[in-house]
Amino acid sequence: MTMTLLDIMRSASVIPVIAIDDPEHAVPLAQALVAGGIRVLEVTLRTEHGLGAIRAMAQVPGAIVGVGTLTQGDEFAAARDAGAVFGVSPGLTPALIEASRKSGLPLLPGVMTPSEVMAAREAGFRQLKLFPAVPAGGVGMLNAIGGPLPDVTFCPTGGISIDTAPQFLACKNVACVGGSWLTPKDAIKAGNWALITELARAAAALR
Ligand SMILES: O=C(O)C(=O)C[C@H](O)[C@H](O)COP(=O)(O)O
Repeated sequence: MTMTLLDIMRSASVIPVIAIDDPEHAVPLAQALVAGGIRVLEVTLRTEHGLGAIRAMAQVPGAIVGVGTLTQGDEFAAARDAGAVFGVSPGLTPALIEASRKSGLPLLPGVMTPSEVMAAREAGFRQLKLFPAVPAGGVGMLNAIGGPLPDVTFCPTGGISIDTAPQFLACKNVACVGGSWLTPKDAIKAGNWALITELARAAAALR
């Protein structure tokens, strides 16, 4: 059965935001996160290895792989073909709306103001990423938006840590949070997969 974007968000407490610098790291990193109970993985197109990493990680049993940092329409079909089952963008533009429809890749678009939330709703999006979450106002902002705009569900991302994630997850309109703290660059570089599994376990236990 195909998972909806909301199913995917609800099955994750934390979505790790991943940047792959070395293609060799993709599979062991995904395995380490899944072993710790973190299955929904956002692989960004921030590095040239993004698409290749999606292709490799999508084969890891238990992993639900999405593509992050979508900023251009032509990236959607390529990511879908590589095995991504959802996409995340820091924002939302007409080209991204069109590409999401055409490719069939469900999109979690980024917003940071009430007008952006309303524009995204008008375009048919009910699951949104509050980005950058902490600079945008964090938990206070999410609660304030939930008053007039209660029918949207957020994945706040940007500036969240293991210590602050619980406050976000306690918000009525938050399904999961995103963050890069599960995948520290030095641990990846050192191949310290045990540390990453430990970080994943702690994050998975938040809910
Ligand atoms: O690459 C993207 O598409 C982004 O939207 C940015 C990431 O979501 C944040 O960089 C993660 O935030 P931190 O957990 O504060 O590191």
